Amino acid sequence: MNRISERLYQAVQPIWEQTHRHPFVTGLGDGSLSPHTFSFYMKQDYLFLLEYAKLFAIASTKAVDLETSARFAKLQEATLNEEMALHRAYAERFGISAAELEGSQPSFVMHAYTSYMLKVAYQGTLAELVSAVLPCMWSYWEIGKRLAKADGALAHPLYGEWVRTYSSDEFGELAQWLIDLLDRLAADSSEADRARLEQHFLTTSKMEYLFWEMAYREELWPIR
Ligand SMILES: Cc1ncc(C[n+]2csc(CCO)c2C)c(N)n1
Repeated sequence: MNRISERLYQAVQPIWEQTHRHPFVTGLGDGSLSPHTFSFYMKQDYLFLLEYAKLFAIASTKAVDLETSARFAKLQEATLNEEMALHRAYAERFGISAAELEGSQPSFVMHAYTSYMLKVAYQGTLAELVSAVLPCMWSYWEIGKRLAKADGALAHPLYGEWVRTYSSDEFGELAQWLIDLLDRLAADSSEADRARLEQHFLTTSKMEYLFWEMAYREELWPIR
């Protein structure tokens, strides 16, 4: 099969390499990241996940077969009740309540990134939706695997859990399922359709980078 994922992976390498070198990401690995900056990230990520979960719901309605539709429905449930619970537990350690998390002021980048994905989800095909949401999963898996190799990263008292979550086999299987799904959905696509999928993938890979940058700078909006 002609795997579009291989083409997408090649296309985003320059962006993903910059992401691996970003001080927020390297700081998670070597423990040098400030806890205040991490808690800023957690608050924005909580808002991000609330929107991201909606993408799974839309994907579930766009899927044709039972297995795919059910898997997306389950993912929505798991994001809201498991992944976000992990954030709530993390936040508690920083003295941030669940209400404070949900009431955080959305940053420009969080807003722009989720709005872009939601637009693609509402207007595009299921393949377009998956191509837009995939960098979120795939790049986290790549980051998790790389950080897991750094000395002491997995055992770090504050950031170890983050590294363990995203380098886990369980998370890898989820990312791989989404990669394989996109390959199947795009198997018979025209070049014009493939180019559109690549454009979404590139755009949200850049948004992922900008999300790290926003968190690192603790920047809500670039203008007041
Ligand atoms: C900015 C940002 N990008 C990616 C992820 C990772 N992520 C988002 S949803 C999801 C799976 C849901 O169960 C995963 C792994 C994140 N947390 N925050």
